[in-house]
Amino acid sequence: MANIWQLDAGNSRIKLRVLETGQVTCLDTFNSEDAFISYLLEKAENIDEIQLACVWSEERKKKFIEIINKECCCKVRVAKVKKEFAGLKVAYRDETKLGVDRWLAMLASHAWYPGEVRLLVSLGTAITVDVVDKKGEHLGGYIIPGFRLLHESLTENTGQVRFTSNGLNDMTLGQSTTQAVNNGIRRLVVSMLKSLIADQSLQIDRVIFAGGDAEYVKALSLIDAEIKQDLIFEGLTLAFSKQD
Ligand SMILES: Nc1ncnc2c1ncn2[C@@H]1O[C@H](COP(=O)(O)OP(=O)(O)O)[C@@H](O)[C@H]1O
Ligand SMILES: CC(C)(COP(=O)(O)O)[C@@H](O)C(=O)NCCC(=O)O
Repeated sequence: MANIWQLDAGNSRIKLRVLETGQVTCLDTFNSEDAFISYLLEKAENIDEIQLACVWSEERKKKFIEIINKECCCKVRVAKVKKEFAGLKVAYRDETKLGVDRWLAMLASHAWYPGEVRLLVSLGTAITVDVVDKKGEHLGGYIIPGFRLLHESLTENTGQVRFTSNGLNDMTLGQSTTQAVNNGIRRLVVSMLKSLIADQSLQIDRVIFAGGDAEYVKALSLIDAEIKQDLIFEGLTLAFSKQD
């Protein structure tokens, strides 16, 4: 069976999962295309297929694929959102506008937990939430800036809000700028998640976290969520087991 490289190209980092004869043999993270390409060059001859989930601009994605094609003669398959696929129906009228990372995560969750209302929370560069109902209908979601962007937006747009990030789990009223910013941002994110979980019109059965800040937010909020960092990779496997 084939040696497959699955890539989740997010706005901060590229995540890699390698499947050899269907078994996961490597998980890695790269901070840039260059770092990934250097790694690829060492291993290129052993790869049969690359499966890509990418939320970059079309131009950046095209360049990345061109480099991969130059360095590696394997097949490159790029995941694309489908309005209805494997029992999952996307809420967006124009499904091409939905992030493929969100779609793949929903696809995996639908295969794992059919018949449950799921709240999927990706805590990456952006924080995305998506709700999928028991029948596989995507009800919609939210996109807000992630922790790093929330901090940066204050630094970049104010003259006096100067602070350092701290990884504490304090959400009490701040008594310094650093506390006010850090505790406020934590409270903002946690409040949004708790309000969704408490929303009686949704009747959420299961909460799933993923992304770079997943562990942090789980510890901070004590929300009963499971962390599934392989959602997008599993989504790729499902998408390409049925899609061309
Ligand atoms: N080692 C790390 N490198 C980069 N970001 C990290 C790291 N650890 C935690 N983070 C947090 O995770 C976020 C990126 O998460 P990630 O899931 O990789 O994002 P994306 O899928 O958008 O590339 C950052 O904004 C930051 O808040
Ligand atoms: C919202 C996102 C930026 C999240 O990406 P990430 O933070 O994981 O890098 C990505 O899913 C995206 O570009 N979505 C397109 C817009 C949409 O989903 O409506």
